[in-house]
Amino acid sequence: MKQGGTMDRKLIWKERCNLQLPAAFIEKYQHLLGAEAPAFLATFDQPSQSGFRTNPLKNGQPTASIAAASGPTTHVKNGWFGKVNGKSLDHVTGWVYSQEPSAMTVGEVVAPQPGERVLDLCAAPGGKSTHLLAQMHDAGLLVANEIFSKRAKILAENLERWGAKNAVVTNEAPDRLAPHFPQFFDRILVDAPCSGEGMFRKEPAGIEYWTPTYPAECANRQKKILASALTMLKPGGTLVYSTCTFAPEEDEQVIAWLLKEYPYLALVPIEKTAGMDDGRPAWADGNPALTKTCRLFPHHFAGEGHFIAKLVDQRPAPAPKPVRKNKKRQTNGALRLSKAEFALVQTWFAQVVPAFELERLVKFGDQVYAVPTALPTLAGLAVLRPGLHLGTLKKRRFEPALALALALAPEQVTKRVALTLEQWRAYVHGEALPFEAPDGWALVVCQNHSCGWGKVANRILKNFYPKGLRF
Ligand SMILES: C[S@@+](CC[C@H](N)C(=O)[O-])C[C@H]1O[C@@H](n2cnc3c(N)ncnc32)[C@H](O)[C@@H]1O
Repeated sequence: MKQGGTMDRKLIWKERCNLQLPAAFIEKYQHLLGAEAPAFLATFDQPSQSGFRTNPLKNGQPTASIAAASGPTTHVKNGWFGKVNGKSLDHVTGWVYSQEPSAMTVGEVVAPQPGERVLDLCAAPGGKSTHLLAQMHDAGLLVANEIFSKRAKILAENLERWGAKNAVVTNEAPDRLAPHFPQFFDRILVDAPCSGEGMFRKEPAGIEYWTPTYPAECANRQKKILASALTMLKPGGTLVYSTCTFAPEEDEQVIAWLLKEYPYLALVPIEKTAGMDDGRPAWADGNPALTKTCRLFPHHFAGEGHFIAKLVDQRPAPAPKPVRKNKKRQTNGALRLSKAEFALVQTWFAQVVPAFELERLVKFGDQVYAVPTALPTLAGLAVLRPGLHLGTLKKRRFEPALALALALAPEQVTKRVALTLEQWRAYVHGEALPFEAPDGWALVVCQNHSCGWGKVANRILKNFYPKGLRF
């Protein structure tokens, strides 16, 4: 399909606005919503909402994206209505993350604090993970897990762009992850795989999977995921469950089940802003506490369909355990660097990023990472990212990673080269650029955005932007 032509835009509009909803779906919501049903069903003929969040972990505001936005969201601090260009400087350097306005509400409800241990159990592609990390000021530990390896890779890339330092990406089924983190996390988000009814406008392909029994099948899977999640929650901890479906089987009914199966859990009221609905007890077992959950309906709220519940584990929190100095734990199943390897890394940092604290370094093959303090051993788990990727050990030299560049503010780096937007486009395309600068490694910067690494030699900036990401 051609990009941007009038014909093509009309086509997309038609596809979006003439969604063929299954008759059983329409009947179900006519029955559940009664007088509200026409307004609800009419939203499927309206365009979906787009939004993005800005990244408070970066060293400035993404002014170009904000200038193109249609306005700020009132329910999320760094949220905006509008679309982000996936090839823009703001997006490629992680100064913004595309996320529709309802999905942003989930991170606000989780509200993690700096220093906490947080698990995002169904995390790809990373919308909620990036939001959680921003709220934590990237301090503490975020474990972002995804069951499918391709999606886990995208999650790792998105966290890398976001500039994450204290985020770990694992690629496990929840029941395989659980034994590694018994009663470990202060907060857990289960943004569950669901029937996706709330996303039909945005992703109409999802309609094809829908059958009248599909929500109940999804609910069975959601209950299994929640059972694993709860073994990882600290007594006193907080669990947030969210879906992007309207189906009561996957929303209120799953929460009613949780409250019966785990009597030590209690619902926490979600603070609602204009357009947010209470959960509907009558769609489950009638428990009035279910009004504390939150429903986002597109006929009331400027966003796609979502459901959110926040629960607290009411058992007394255990006394904090003293941190034990245990060398084995610190290495997290990876190898420690030899003295010679550490010296290589140290020499490079002393020259280029002198204030960087070189602590808890490990290597996976020839790749060097700085792992978060609070991380227990990851031995036996599929790990895509055990922490901040610092770079690669080469023969007698160290080569810095893109992730490191994206986690640094320009002023932290001794040598920088400032590119124009046009030069940046050539850089991300993989070109070497003529450049008047002292020889050696330099952080590539454009409009104060850290973009990657280059090495100047004989007035040429050699390009170290990863080949697989060039465009
Ligand atoms: C709603 S999406 C998560 C979106 C993500 N939290 C975000 O904000 O970008 C649900 C995720 O659950 C994953 N998933 C599918 N089946 C699963 C299962 N049985 N256990 C755990 N996760 C599963 C999907 O691959 C998907 O990435």
